[in-house]
Amino acid sequence: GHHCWGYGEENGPSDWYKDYSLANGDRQSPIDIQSEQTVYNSSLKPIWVSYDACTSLSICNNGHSVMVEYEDCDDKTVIRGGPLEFPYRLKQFHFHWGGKDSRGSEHTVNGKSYPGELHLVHWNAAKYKSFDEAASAPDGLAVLGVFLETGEKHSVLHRLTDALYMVRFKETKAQFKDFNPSGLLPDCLDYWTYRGSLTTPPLHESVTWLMLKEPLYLSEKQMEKFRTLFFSGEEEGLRTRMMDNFRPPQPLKGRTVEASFR
Ligand SMILES: CCc1cc2c(cc1OS(N)(=O)=O)CC[C@@H]1[C@@H]2CC[C@]2(C)[C@@H](O)CC[C@@H]12
Ligand SMILES: [Zn+2]
Repeated sequence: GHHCWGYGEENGPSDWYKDYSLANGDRQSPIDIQSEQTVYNSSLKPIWVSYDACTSLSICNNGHSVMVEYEDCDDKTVIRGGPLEFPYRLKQFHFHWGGKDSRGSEHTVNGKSYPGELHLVHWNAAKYKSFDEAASAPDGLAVLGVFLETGEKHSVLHRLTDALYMVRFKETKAQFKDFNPSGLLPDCLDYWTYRGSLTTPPLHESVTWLMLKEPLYLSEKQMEKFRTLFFSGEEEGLRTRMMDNFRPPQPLKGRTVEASFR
């Protein structure tokens, strides 16, 4: 529309319904995961991550988040298993974070917010011809979500946080090769899964969410580096720092959240 959606006072999550009617849909994300209400499903398979042959291309600031994009022309970088009937191809990963550690994640657990959340985005190339086509199909996307928690410095993530200075402003992009995101995953791949949506407009209800129970730990200094990014472009006068780029939890509307673990 004339004014783009964002996370500010005038264009934030509570306004998105005006331009995007799916905002009040039946399978919106994120959600609050109430662990006592989740259903253990013993037939859920483990998540199988095959990222070893991945080809990362670039890191970019798209004005809403910082994203690393992958070559997705074949099935060399996929996740399989879990509730998924097909392999899903890695397309990109990006983050959501807060202005301080008490907030920043999109999903919450028993009402608890984490300082941030990593989304590893995959698409169903077995059924759909392109990411864009898959992004509006009910079984088109699978997002592996990992909470960020402050603690020890994360050595694999350090290469990314050290590259953020290259993409401080909206629409900036830099080369970012040979980054294998499996190094960002915790040892334990226990997960919750439910059917949901994109967490930003156009809010397509096309995502099978796989939220890991175990967080990724990073240092406060690494967290602070995310907060040095800007929503705005270099040419814009008003420089608004990129933070609090998260949508709050949405109504469950009768959905069941399944757990891969007891
Ligand atoms: C799931 C990751 C993802 C994909 C997309 C968005 C946002 C996303 O992050 S999130 N937090 O996982 O939901 C917003 C822009 C969307 C894009 C999916 C593809 C499009 C819908 C394009 O067709 C046009 C706008 C695009
Ligand atoms: Zn996201």
